[in-house]
Amino acid sequence: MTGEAPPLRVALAGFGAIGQQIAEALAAGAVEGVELAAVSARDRDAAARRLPESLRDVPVVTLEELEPLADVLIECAPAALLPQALDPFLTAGKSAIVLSVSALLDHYDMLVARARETGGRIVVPTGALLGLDAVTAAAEGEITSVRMVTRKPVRGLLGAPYVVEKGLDLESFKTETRIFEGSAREAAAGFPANLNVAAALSLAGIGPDRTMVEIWADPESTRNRHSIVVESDSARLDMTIENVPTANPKTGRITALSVLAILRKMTSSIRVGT
Ligand SMILES: NC(=O)C1=CN([C@@H]2O[C@H](COP(=O)(O)OP(=O)(O)OC[C@H]3O[C@@H](n4cnc5c(N)ncnc54)[C@H](OP(=O)(O)O)[C@@H]3O)[C@@H](O)[C@H]2O)C=CC1
Ligand SMILES: O=C([O-])CC(=O)C(=O)O
Repeated sequence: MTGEAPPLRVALAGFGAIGQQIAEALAAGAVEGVELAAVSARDRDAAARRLPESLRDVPVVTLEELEPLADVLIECAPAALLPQALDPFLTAGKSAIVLSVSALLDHYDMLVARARETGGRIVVPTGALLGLDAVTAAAEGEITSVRMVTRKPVRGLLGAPYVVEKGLDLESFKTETRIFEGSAREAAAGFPANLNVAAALSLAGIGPDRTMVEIWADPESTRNRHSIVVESDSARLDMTIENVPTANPKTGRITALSVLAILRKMTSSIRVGT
């Protein structure tokens, strides 16, 4: 017996900017001991054509058909599909890595209860943000405030429900303009596809109602910039990340890398960071 573990089989629920970047990295052998076992997309024929050459045999199936094929789900589909994507994996006592964190706030109690019943796990990676290791550590003591200021290029905010409801004509803005101030829960509702990072920060720290968020639309900027200040009894955290967008202007390139880093932590003999 060599003690070598079988590969961890992962399934991608969604094969857009994030899913495709993960598949390409796994095809290149980026994470030892992890293999792509199945993929789901809205247009499955088109997704099959986009699979990397060495993964052409990977099945492209419906969300419901993923679970028997994999040990771990990577959810990177539109927010509205979150319960449908997670439910089979959690019911089977498996792990689900969640990127649509805004939607997780809406279904939090139900999904966490399901995971608790079965021994399944919901894993929220740092995604397009930074510092959740330090925020979770500070939360073991007492955090008194968490504030995040997000600045995005206009095209990273177009179509958000809040922008549409308020009739904001972002493309007419000549200078950077604050368009929203409120809690992370309100930000997730108003910007479900643009501000998952605020939801993740809130779950790491003091929750979606006490985490405060400002959103600025910046016609000059080409990056998604998130600045966080946390006051706690153990440390003051003051951090900024400037994300290079993917083909999807709402999504930073580092998001998929964060998932690869989590997969490495799940399979590695050494684990660095909280
Ligand atoms: N946590 C974080 O830090 C971040 C989270 N996100 C979130 O991650 C999620 C994915 O982002 P991103 O990759 O940029 O999104 P994309 O829009 O690029 O991709 C979405 C994918 O979901 C697929 N899809 C749509 N409907 C279905 C369906 N019924 N069944 C299966 N798949 C379906 C689409 O299929 P098709 O290709 O056929 O259209 C597409 O492949 C989003 O919710 C986004 O808000 C994004 C950035 C950062
Ligand atoms: O949080 C999100 O949904 C995406 C984001 O801000 C980023 O990629 O910088």
